Amino acid sequence: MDKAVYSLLAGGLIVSCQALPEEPLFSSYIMSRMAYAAMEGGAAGIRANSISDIHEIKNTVDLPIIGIIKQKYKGFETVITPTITEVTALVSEGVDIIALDCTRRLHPDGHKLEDFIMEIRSKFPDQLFMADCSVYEEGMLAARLGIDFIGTTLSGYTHYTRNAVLPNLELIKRLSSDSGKPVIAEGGIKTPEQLKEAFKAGAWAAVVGSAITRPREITRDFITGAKCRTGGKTDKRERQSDER
Ligand SMILES: CC(=O)N[C@H](C=O)[C@@H](O)[C@H](O)[C@H](O)COP(=O)(O)O
Repeated sequence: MDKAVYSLLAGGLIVSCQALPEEPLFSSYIMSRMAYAAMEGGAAGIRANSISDIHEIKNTVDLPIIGIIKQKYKGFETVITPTITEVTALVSEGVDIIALDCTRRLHPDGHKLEDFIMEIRSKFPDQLFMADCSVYEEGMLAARLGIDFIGTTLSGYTHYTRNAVLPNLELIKRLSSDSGKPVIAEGGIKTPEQLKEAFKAGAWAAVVGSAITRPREITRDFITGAKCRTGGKTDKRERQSDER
């Protein structure tokens, strides 16, 4: 795997271009145009979900990609690249960095996190990995086990971090000073000022998603922030199909 990715991403903004099936922009084509817009705006890299989106994005922009597969398994909370199946699919597609859930929550294949990391490290020794963590201890463990990048992605999203204030600058700061790995600040960065704060806290690079690529959430933030009234919600496409 091309280690030039380190110099391409260091100090840069990585734009997360993701839309799940239940989101209005769910479309690999739209995500590829989001990535193109991000590239034109100066993004250093792209974070993307699913083989289909990643494939389309790779055909559109030539930027390092952090790839994930969000996959739910019944009865388990871990969703981001939770098993060897998703890791293998991402390796086959080819992404610069694979991000995966490195929280202490149980992984669906029954593996403890330590075993899962050891398995992927030995199966794919040249692949770069990013640990999506929610607390300091998870980041430190992932670093010790040889994960290449430590991310704060899941702070606020595990049951034991529900009350975290995002972006979690304290977590970014502690992991940056103690883990010995490049820390990627991710989660809840909404403004350029917060991005600046994340870098000041020691982040090596940072991911911004919703504030750039989720217009539904951006619209809501404007309306809530300004306390203005909301408009009517008629989905014309639904009305048209009803009329047919
Ligand atoms: C928790 C989770 O599933 N996070 C996902 C991780 O890939 C994405 O939905 C986020 O958009 C991404 O982490 C960037 O964060 P934010 O959108 O807050 O800038």
